[in-house]
Amino acid sequence: MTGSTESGTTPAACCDDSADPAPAARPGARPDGLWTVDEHLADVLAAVGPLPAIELQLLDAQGCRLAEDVLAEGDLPPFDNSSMDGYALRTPDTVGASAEYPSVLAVVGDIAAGAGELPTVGPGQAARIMTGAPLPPGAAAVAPVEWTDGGTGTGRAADAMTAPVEGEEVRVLRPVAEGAHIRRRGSDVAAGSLVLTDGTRLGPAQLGLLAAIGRATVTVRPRPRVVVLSTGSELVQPGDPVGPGQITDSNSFTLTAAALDAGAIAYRVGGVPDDAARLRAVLEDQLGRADLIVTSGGVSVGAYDVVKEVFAEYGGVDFRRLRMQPGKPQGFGRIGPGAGVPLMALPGNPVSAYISFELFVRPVIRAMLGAEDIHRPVVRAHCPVALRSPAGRRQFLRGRYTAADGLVEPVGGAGSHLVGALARADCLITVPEDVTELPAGSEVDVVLLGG
Ligand SMILES: Nc1nc2c(c(=O)[nH]1)N[C@H]1C(S)=C(S)[C@@H](COP(=O)(O)OP(=O)(O)OC[C@H]3O[C@@H](n4cnc5c(N)ncnc54)[C@H](O)[C@@H]3O)O[C@H]1N2
Ligand code: MOO
Repeated sequence: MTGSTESGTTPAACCDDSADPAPAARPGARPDGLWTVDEHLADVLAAVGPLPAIELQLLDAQGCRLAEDVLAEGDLPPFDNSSMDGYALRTPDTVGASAEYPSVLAVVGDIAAGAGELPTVGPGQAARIMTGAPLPPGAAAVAPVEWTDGGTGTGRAADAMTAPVEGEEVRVLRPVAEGAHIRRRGSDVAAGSLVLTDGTRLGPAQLGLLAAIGRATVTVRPRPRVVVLSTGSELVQPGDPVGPGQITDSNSFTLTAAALDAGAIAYRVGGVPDDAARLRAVLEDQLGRADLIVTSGGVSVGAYDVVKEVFAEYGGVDFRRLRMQPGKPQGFGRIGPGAGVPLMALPGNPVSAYISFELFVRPVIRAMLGAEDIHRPVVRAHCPVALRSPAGRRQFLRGRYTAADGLVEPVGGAGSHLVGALARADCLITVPEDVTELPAGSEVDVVLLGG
């Protein structure tokens, strides 16, 4: 694989456009051989769209967007019921009731939540009723147990229901208004009403509502299945011994976690060595379960980069250089039979891989999900430190943003190997292509990474 010559401390010196080859002769190639960030983003987004809708069990649909309008078949609540533990009664029986002169009512039944058979409450009568239990015929209100003596015969306000007693009488200590403590049928959701619209993201409350209206399955845009693989013979897996010249594969973890964070189902495939046959075999294996394949490494100009060679065999994968730093070399296209599976080949340097993911892969995943908010939020902030940036490149420096005072500070240098600083950053500071120096205090665009 290629070795980057960056120092990590001198942003302006790390990307020398003179190293870029002559303009490519293929269709669509830019006169200077470089695409802008916006052109590349537009191209990758043009190649994907929301995945076809499928029907899923509710919990499998968490985080997905609805692909249907959902109507309620029945009412919610499905029947008039009590919002309090207490006594269902007829309100005229409580007119003028007080602690001194309570209304004394005969208790004719005990209604628990889920009760099927209900007593009829006549004049001078009440029924014990629990929260959520159906209102019995004849009753027009519920007195919470605290408004009664709870059937104890003491005449003192009770603080809880006690066990039912044969021949119980209850003393009601104040008047109860018509409809008090009753949750009316259909007052939450009316039968036939539109409860969730196409495109709504299904979080806990929406899934709960679907369950409440009796839906066991729902039609959604599924979460894309993203296969993440790292390439490079120098890679060993975390925990394995690291031999001379070897490094631990961190990209597959960063990118798999980022894919999950973006809303995908992500499968991490560990490092694949620079061996065309092995890479081919892994890709063939993964094609069947992937909606998107994301690779890292092997997209630059190194002598052992089999990635380009193998992707070239599939045809349809374009390798290009972008006017950005880090993340200059990028590949994308489709591989495999039929329409193929979208593939995004990111540079191997860990920071380049992650920033490329945030700028290009995340929006692709979000577009596949059918999300409207496909991009990270961008805010303006003042940077108290002077910045340098290579000419002709949009630079993305790692930073920490303080919303309260609208300030952003760079973290670490510009080197695309600086994973320590990356882990302390919460945003990317953008320096435009035509700017090489920004004085301290300048206002900059800041991409908020979230979490
Ligand atoms: N002569 C040139 N050399 C390089 C150029 C160039 O234009 N001309 N571009 C540089 C830039 S910019 C980048 S970015 C890298 C991209 O190179 P590759 O995509 O081919 O990546 P590799 O060579 O495979 O690796 C680069 C670097 O990253 C480390 N790496 C790779 N995979 C992982 C991983 N899974 N986890 C952690 N670290 C990884 C690898 O060991 C290298 O140090 O090319 C520059 N060179
Ligand atoms: O800086 Mo490279 O452009 O390290 O991705």
